[in-house]
Amino acid sequence: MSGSAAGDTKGKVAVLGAGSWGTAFSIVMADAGNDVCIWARRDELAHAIGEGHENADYLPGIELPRTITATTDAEQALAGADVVVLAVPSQSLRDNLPTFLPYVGSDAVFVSLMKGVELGTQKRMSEVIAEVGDVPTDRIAVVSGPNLAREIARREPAASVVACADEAVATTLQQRMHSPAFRPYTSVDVLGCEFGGAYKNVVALCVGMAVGLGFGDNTTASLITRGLAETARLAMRLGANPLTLMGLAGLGDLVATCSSPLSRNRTFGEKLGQGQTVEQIYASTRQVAEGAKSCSSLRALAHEVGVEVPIVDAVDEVVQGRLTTAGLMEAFINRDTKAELS
Ligand SMILES: NC(=O)C1=CN([C@@H]2O[C@H](COP(=O)(O)OP(=O)(O)OC[C@H]3O[C@@H](n4cnc5c(N)ncnc54)[C@H](O)[C@@H]3O)[C@@H](O)[C@H]2O)C=CC1
Ligand SMILES: O=C(CO)COP(=O)(O)O
Repeated sequence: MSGSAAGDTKGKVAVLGAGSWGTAFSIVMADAGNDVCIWARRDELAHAIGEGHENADYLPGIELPRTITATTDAEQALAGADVVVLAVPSQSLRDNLPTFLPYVGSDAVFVSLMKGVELGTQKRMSEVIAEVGDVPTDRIAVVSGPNLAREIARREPAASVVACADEAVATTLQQRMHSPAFRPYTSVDVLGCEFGGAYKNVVALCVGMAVGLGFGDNTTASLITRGLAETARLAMRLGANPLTLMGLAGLGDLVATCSSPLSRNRTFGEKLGQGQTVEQIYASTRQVAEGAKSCSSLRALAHEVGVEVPIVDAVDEVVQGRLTTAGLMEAFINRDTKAELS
């Protein structure tokens, strides 16, 4: 993977997944001086991105840089790419990888943008890439932080974290993605970043439920704070650096997602709080709310390692239809009392 030289093309990046974040992150990479090719599933979307320079399905009204091309052909998207960005829904990654892997260069670095944990295996996305692709960890990075796609696409200033077990790889990627509006920090705590990203989606679902029920800022701040405590408890048990959870990929993303009406997870929760069913919500949107699936995998993982996760437990119960949103709030208040820092 090549680094940067000011003014030069930095190299080719393949972005696999043409949804909101895949497209917004393509803008970041193009603005930073990379040639970007997006892989989309549908011809009409690839054409709209490559020829019309707009992804009206996911980011309507945003004009895309001319250096972004698009295709439905994985071989074409990946030819010559030294950075391979994965931006499909987490639960579809395992099924999608075999389409891509034959065309990935042997030195290319994978960058996961995905914020979910696989159902059934409880694996993080970097673990799925390592397992299915037989890829060493020094070729797998994750990007995670307070990065709502629409704001990034509008080039509103934001920071993020690029994490890789190999710090030199993280630093090279940092140079590849540093753009006028996007400031990446490096980290070697891949696990902490991935947990921060997946967990905040579940907390945002819970906060959305509170908003949908008509509750205000005291309730949401209480849920955000206890959500962060819960995230840190589980992630630290699994080996994360606690400071990662206090950083951009933890607290930063948690605050952005739980506060923003742009968040699909918060919106999903809000609709549940207003009385819609999970089925009605799925039928009303094409976009992914990762927390609605990851609540079950995070719950299973927490139970495997014996960590108490009341918010994840309760959100999963609501999503499975076994608890009402009002019941969730009641359960939250009526849990056994304890010390805050226990
Ligand atoms: N949208 C955002 O603001 C951010 C999203 N993320 C994460 O990025 C990942 C991708 O999310 P978005 O781009 O936002 O989702 P999206 O819902 O906007 O788009 C998902 C994309 O994946 C495609 N897709 C759906 N099912 C598929 C399947 N079975 N196989 C292959 N492709 C499929 C869709 O056609 C679409 O192009 C998620 O893990 C999300 O949590 C991370 C940071 C910000
Ligand atoms: O991850 C995100 C912001 O960092 C986007 O959150 P949603 O998937 O809830 O929209």
